[in-house]
Amino acid sequence: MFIYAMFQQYFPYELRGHAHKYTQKLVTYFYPYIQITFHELTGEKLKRSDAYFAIQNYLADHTTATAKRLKADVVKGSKSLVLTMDDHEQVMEEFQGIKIWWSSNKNTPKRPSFSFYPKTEERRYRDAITKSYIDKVLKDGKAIAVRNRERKLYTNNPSDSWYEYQSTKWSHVQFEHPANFETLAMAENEKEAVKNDLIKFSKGKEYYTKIGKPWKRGYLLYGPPGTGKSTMIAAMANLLDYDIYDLELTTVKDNSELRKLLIETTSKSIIIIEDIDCSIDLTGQRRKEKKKYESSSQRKKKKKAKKKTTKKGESEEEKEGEDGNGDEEVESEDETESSSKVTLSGLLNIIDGIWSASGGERVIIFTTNHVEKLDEALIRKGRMDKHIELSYCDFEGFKVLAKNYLSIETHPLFEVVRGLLEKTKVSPADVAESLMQKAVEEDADICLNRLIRDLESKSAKEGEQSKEA
Ligand SMILES: Nc1ncnc2c1ncn2[C@@H]1O[C@H](COP(=O)(O)OP(=O)(O)OP(=O)(O)O)[C@@H](O)[C@H]1O
Repeated sequence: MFIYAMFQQYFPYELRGHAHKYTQKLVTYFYPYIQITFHELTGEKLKRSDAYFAIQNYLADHTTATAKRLKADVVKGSKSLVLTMDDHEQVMEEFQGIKIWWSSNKNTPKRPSFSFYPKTEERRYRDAITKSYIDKVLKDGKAIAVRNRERKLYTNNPSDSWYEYQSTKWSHVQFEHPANFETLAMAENEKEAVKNDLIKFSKGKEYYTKIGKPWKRGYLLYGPPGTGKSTMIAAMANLLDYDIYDLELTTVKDNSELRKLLIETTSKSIIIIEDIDCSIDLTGQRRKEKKKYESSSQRKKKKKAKKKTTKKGESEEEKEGEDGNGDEEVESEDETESSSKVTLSGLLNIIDGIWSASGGERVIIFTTNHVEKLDEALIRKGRMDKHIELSYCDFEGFKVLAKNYLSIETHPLFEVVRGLLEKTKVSPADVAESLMQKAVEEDADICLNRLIRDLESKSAKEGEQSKEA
């Protein structure tokens, strides 16, 4: 790949109107130009390097023909979004008064690269291309790649179906969830705060480098079922243009498998562990509860089985009883109970360790319906940077849903709904279900009346329950 930089002063723009043959002749023999190779431009020899792909994206975006083929390639299902320029295909543009002419040739052109330009002047132009111009091209090229790429939703496969010779740890489908922050029923100021936090994070590469911290951010989304935790994650992925890795911890056998899975995740991704409290026996508290309810015969049986295994297991078990509630305890306890379990400390070490080393931007999200069950070590600030509560539907949330589902912003029945929402705990999912048009002839009146009926019956039930209590 070559880039020819021609100087505006000597090669007026109008000349481009001339026949191609003639122009080429002029360029070659009479006009000062410099020829820069890919290596000089990017400092890289490897053709299929990141810089190479960024340049290809940039050029693809600048030629309709290439862009068309790029599209065709994507439609055909090719994995690569990048298409190399054809031999002799050219892209021209102007940068700081320098006419730049990209061309792709398999072989180095036979004609020599020479210029009649004074050496110092030539250096100045060459510097403009190899510094400012290429920086812009690489930056734009990377942004174009992000814009064009097909986003993916990954789920982890059980390790029995992993094969060494190919990447089979994750399966993916195209991620096409339509959720966005505008259609999310949540207090406006909270939505803005989450959006700003995400945007600040995604633009924070230099900041994270400066403060010496890995470029990652952890969110804990908590709230009752149907309050929009999954919807918010989809909205986050759409806002950032990230892939999603939906990590099902219950199928991960141990910490080492978890490590292998997480190492394969790519940059610009959101890793989700949903219902963290149910996915795995993570908290010291819960484990103690479990022990309390074990019958004495069950405990004896377990002890016998452990004695048969190793001496090490036995001593760990004894230590367990004396110890406090720290991470260490959690791991050793898990390991003695079963050697094929992901532990809390394992999970935390991987989050802190691997990602710190891998450099790319990553968001990790835990969701739970029971925040009170989670271990302090998991949710402390620094690990989970932001805790976001998604709650029952209030009037503000209802208005968003009414706009989404019925395309209305006001209605005489809104005040009735407001009154009912103030005394009833109902999830946005339930409100959405009542508001959804079930038949073509259903209008806003019908749907709002159905919601009112549903809210009244829910409120009556809650009243009865509290009387009984
Ligand atoms: N806050 C919300 N804004 C808009 N729609 C919502 C909201 N909450 C729920 N919904 C609607 O309800 C459906 C279910 O919500 P969602 O799966 O996001 O809830 P969740 O909190 O993740 O539930 P769970 O804890 O059961 O997984 C969504 O598909 C969406 O249509």
